[in-house]
Amino acid sequence: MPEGQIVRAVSGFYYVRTPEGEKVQCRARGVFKKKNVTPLVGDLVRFDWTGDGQGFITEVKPRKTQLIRPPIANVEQAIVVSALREPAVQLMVLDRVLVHCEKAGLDVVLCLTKTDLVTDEEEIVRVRSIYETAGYPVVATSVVTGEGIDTVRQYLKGKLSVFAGQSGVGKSSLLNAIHPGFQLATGSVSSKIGRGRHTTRTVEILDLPDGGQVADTPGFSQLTFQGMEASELSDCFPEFRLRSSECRFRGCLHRNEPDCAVRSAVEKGEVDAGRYEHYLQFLQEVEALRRY
Ligand SMILES: Nc1nc2c(ncn2[C@@H]2O[C@H](COP(=O)(O)OP(=O)(O)OP(=O)(O)O)[C@@H](O)[C@H]2O)c(=O)[nH]1
Ligand SMILES: [Zn+2]
Repeated sequence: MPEGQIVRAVSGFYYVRTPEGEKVQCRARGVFKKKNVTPLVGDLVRFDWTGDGQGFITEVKPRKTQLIRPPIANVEQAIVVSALREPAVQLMVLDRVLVHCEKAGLDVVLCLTKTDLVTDEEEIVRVRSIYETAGYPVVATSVVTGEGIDTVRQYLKGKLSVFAGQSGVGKSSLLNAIHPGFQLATGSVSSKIGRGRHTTRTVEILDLPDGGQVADTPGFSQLTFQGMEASELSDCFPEFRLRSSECRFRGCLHRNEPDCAVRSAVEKGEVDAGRYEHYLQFLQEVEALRRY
């Protein structure tokens, strides 16, 4: 039975691309509704031809990952985008996005954009070092000077990625610089609407010329910790995860437990104190959500 990947979904139709590059317009059999499975963009599926470029999806392969908002299956990597200027870096927001990427099980590459607007090189060094120390690859980019664009291109090869980050940080601009063929609208939200950008957003997977794919919609449109456990949260900080087996207590939340390896690393300056502060705030949020 033929197989393929759902690259786009619009009102009950799934566009499935076969390894040979054919695009098949499919519907899903009712059997999925019974099984409570909704096919998602990114899903690898089997289908039956019904002729004339059309078919029926008969099976959805197990997913590697699943994002909820936007709904995409099998994303492997998040390119987390944070501007250095306009808007200024907000480390707490950035850490929040990173936690969500970790929870979804994605590889992360951090892009610090708009370096052309920064005169103080030290700031780039400072932010870069916080996140490299945490264990993330960091790329400084500018679509004006072209800095870092090719490095991001290399990271995108051979994977399905989403771009994540606040509005205006330069996600669409970066994608256009990576592959000018995308021609994504950039600029303020109002000017995007003004230019008649399609208002009903559909998720679509775009192919990169060098291999690799990106979803044309920003990942993680909601950043609450609803449904998260405290222990899960601490595991979403890779530098804590690495050290937690050295804590005296299993399940240590690295708050006031004695002999906590994470706290001791913060004191020694091996774990960034700012990230740790954000963790404590997120932990309070998680606990408050659990209480109600
Ligand atoms: N100077 C400078 N401006 C940039 C750079 N990248 C993006 N911009 C500008 O920043 C603004 C926002 O860029 P977008 O690419 O639309 O940002 P976005 O993250 O896609 O925004 P949303 O679609 O709202 O999520 C635009 O006016 C861009 O021209 C850069 O590297 N340097
Ligand atoms: Zn601990």
